[in-house]
Amino acid sequence: MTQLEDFAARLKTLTDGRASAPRLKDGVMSLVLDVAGLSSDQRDAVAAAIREGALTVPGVEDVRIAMTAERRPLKIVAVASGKGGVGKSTLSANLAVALQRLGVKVGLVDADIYGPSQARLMASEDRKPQAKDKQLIPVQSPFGVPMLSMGHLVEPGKALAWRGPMAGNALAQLIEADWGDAELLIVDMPPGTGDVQLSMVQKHKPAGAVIVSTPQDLALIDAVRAVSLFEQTQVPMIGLVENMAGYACPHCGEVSDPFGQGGAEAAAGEMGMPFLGRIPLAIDIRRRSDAGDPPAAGDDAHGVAFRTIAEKVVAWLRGGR
Ligand SMILES: Nc1ncnc2c1ncn2[C@@H]1O[C@H](COP(=O)(O)OP(=O)(O)OP(=O)(O)O)[C@@H](O)[C@H]1O
Repeated sequence: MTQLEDFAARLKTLTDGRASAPRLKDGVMSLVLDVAGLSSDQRDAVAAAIREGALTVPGVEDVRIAMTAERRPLKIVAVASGKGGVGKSTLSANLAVALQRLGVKVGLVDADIYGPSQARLMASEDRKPQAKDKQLIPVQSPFGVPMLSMGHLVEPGKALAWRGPMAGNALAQLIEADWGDAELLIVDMPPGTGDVQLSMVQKHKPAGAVIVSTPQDLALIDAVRAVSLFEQTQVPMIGLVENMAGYACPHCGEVSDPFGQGGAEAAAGEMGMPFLGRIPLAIDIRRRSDAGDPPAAGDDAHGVAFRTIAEKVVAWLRGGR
């Protein structure tokens, strides 16, 4: 066996079968490395190991590694609402955590440029994203969900003066970050249905959208507006979530319904979209969200409510879309 053949055999173990047979010409060893699903650190480590090994083969003066990735495209699920304050960020964070617990490789983007809250919700306020080759590397949250938020990049309130294009560029940087082996991105959209939302949807083409609404009629009218933004841009609807549905008594757990029950479910039916579930208005949800302890990380009634919604999202995504 020549030393080149010996190295080719070692390459298999070194790269877990990801490298093509090496070729040696004029002192240059060249090979193709499949890096699909590897994080940038893993990629660099494998390439460094190949280089080190290759340079021990007599006659090799230089090594060229062409990296290819037959990547599964990263699917985006946009979480949107027609207006602010209905719990879109709370749902996005908990949906991401619940999906991660269901085994989905999921990342979270806080696209709410003007009022980012995900860093607090996901207990990652103290982390700063790094950049490599002008691409951002997401921060890790304590819940196994990599994430990026404007809250990680600028001081609170700084982005407020940004105009549309600047906000749109910042958002694109978050979405086009190095998400490693993530297969799904939950994007917590900015509230409302303006230009930033429209250009995000046109540029990044979400696989589907989840609309959040509260039970009040007014909020539902806003939800209809959010639905039409996605319809205009041919983004399919995954479904509607009713948040703050009924009030869960912190003492006895009984749920009362000051705004009546079933309004959002009926509205979803009228709009021809699935109803994904309801999350009660509960002090515990607000308290834990503020404390960076998303209920979806646990298995109590609220955790189960978020998991049920996440299961429906997974079923929708696996339905071939
Ligand atoms: N089901 C719930 N029970 C109790 N409090 C909730 C619930 N959902 C959200 N909240 C609280 O309501 C407030 C608004 O929620 P959140 O920030 O998620 O809304 P939003 O729609 O993302 O708002 P914005 O668009 O303005 O960022 C927060 O204080 C949050 O903790």
